[in-house]
Formats: sequence, C-alpha cells, structure tokens
Amino acid sequence: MLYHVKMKVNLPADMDPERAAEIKAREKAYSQDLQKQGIWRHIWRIAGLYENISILDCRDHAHLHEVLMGLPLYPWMEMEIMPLCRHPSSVREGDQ
Ligand SMILES: O=C(O)C[C@H]1C=CC(=O)O1
Repeated sequence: MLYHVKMKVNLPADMDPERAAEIKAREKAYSQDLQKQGIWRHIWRIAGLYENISILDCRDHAHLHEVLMGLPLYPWMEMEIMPLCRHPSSVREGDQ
C-alpha cells in the first residue's frame, strides 16, 4: 500500500547541537536503509521548510505505523498521512 506522508520537523531551538546532529545522522541512516529496501520510495524537501513529502510503500497500516514510530526524529515530528490507491487514469503500471 502506498502512503503520502508529510513530515514536519520541530526540533527545539535550544536543543544541544551535538545531540541534534546525532539524531539527524541516525534519521538519515534509517531513511536511507528503508529507501534501499524499496519501502521509502520517494522523499522530497518542501522548499524553504524543514518538512518533507514522502511516498512510503508499506504492507499495511500497521507496517506504516511501525516504520514511522521508528524514525529517530519521530518525537519532534508532526505528520499528515494520506493512504493512496491507484487512479483509474494512471498509465503507470507499477503504481499499485
Ligand atoms: O529532514 C527531514 O525531512 C526529516 C527526515 C526524514 C528523513 C530524513 O533523513 O530526515
């Protein structure tokens, strides 16, 4: 199942910079591992914001929940999630 997920990061301005860098490094490794597995299909920065638009390909809602809860930045994120299904006019056979 495909999900459109908007993630907004709200790290506190007074967070220790070394701690913030360590969390961001873990987040990057976690995200890139999921991208290599084909679970995190797309990630785009929203220009000018500390937000991204991502497309995740998860087995079901429970799998999506597990993936999102595992994000190292999760405690400082706001999420908007939209489950996607194939559009009848789509010419992209791979998009289920
Ligand atoms: O920077 C972000 O948008 C937050 C987060 C999501 C993946 C990643 O590497 O960082």
